[in-house]
Amino acid sequence: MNTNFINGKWTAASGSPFTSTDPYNGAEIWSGAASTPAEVATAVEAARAAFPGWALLTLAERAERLRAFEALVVQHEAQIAELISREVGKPLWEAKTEATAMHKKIGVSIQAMEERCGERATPMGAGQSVTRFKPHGVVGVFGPFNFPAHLPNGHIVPALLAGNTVVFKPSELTPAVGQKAIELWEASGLPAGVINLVQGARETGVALASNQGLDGLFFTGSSQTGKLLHEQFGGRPDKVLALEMGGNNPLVIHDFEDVDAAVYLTLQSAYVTAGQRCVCAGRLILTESEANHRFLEALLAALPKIRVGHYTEQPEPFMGPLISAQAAEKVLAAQESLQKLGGKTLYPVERKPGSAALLGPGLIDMTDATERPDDEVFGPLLQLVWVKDFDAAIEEANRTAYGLSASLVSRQQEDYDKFYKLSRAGVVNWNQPTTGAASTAPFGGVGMSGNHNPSAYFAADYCAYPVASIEQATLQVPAVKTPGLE
Ligand SMILES: NC(=O)C1=CN([C@@H]2O[C@H](COP(=O)(O)OP(=O)(O)OC[C@H]3O[C@@H](n4cnc5c(N)ncnc54)[C@H](O)[C@@H]3O)[C@@H](O)[C@H]2O)C=CC1
Ligand SMILES: O=C(O)CCC(=O)N[C@@H](CCC(=O)O)C(=O)O
Repeated sequence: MNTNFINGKWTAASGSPFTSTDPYNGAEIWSGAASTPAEVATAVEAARAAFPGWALLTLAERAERLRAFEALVVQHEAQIAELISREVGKPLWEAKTEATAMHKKIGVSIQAMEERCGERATPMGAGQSVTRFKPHGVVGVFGPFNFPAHLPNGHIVPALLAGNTVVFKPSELTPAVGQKAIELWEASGLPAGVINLVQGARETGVALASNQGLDGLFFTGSSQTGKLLHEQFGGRPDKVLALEMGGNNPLVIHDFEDVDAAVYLTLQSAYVTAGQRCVCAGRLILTESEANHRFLEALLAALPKIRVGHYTEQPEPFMGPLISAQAAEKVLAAQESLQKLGGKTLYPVERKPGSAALLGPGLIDMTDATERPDDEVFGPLLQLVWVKDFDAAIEEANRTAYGLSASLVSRQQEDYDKFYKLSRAGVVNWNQPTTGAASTAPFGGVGMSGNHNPSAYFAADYCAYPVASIEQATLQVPAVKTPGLE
């Protein structure tokens, strides 16, 4: 099977063979081979050759070509959603929202590019000072497995719009969704070399990230990999690096009227996508109150009712399997090590019948544990901490090296004002889940969650750089000359 897309042509990759499978039942979804370092280099060269032609187009001309892609995504929305469900395991209702986000990204990115990177001119002497934005050149895009369509697309669309050319490497766990996206780009009629696809795992990633022909790298994935890339890009001020990484996100429940609403928000924060979102709440912080003890009872009553299963089941599940049986094993191992630290299991994460990758939701009380490790557990395990008051809740929320999302449940505006100001995170919400960020806002984190280059609406900022020009159509001697030059 031809799985490299380089310079507008599908060619065979000659690295190690690999496959992707339905995480629930192991059915094969995609089979191909990893791109070799030489093939990665050819892809970067193709992107370089295509760059001048693409960069010379106007923003409106590039936008028109992206609109053709948008129309194709709309046309294939149901097919894309089903492929996401098959390859990632997420329920169809959720995969549909991802496919929708993919085509909505076009309009939002055009608006963001116009607004954040629009041309500005001010008179200056006989001429004018003008600010415009230019593309970096050739950029690499790495995607994560959990949003294999929407999140790489969140780098690719603004990058192309700004005039960059792209080499994309999807997660090795989701090559089929990556390939589908590229097939649609091909069908949209993009010029050859403007977007290129290479497939593979770490080795292909290393080859792409270390290719000296790249002007930038836009990465969404784990903090471990992001940190490696940051080290690799150290001492390279000539290259732009945007890192969207993991989180260990706090949800603080302080004060509410409707206990069911507080429970619903918690389920959406901690367990959506089986806990495999960078913005999922990993920590539930409860201030001491009678209401919060009632909330906990209601939460514990809700957990057994969460439906888990294969995406084809009816009624639809809320949670599908994790991405693999190994990923499920890691969550169970994390639960066991938290128990060894003194965590009290209130509701255990357990394997469910039907699939080794299928887990139910879990809740563990870490209040009296000897240690609370600051690790991202990428699965449906929520860690509870009781604190004495609201100030202690904020302190506990900030007890992390990550800084992606944080959410507060409270009726009081002044609580939120304080929480907002003191929370160290790139997404801070009030009476809303930690998940479900808007494409019309910046999306990124601080600390180990990001390198101050947020994506979504602000992706425009890392896709182009501002250029200052002082311009005058005709050359003339100034009306007032500099002393000494009369
Ligand atoms: N902040 C954000 O916007 C988001 C962050 N994430 C984070 O992503 C993680 C889950 O995604 P994964 O796919 O497991 O992440 P990952 O870090 O394992 O992989 C991400 C990408 O990097 C590549 N890669 C891995 N090692 C590499 C290396 N040494 N050099 C170059 N490339 C390499 C992978 O093949 C993949 O394409 C979680 O930690 C999650 O929190 C996920 C979605 C959104
Ligand atoms: O990039 C955007 O357009 C908005 C960000 C977004 O969609 N975030 C999602 C998923 C990210 C993740 O956690 O993997 C969210 O906030 O739920």
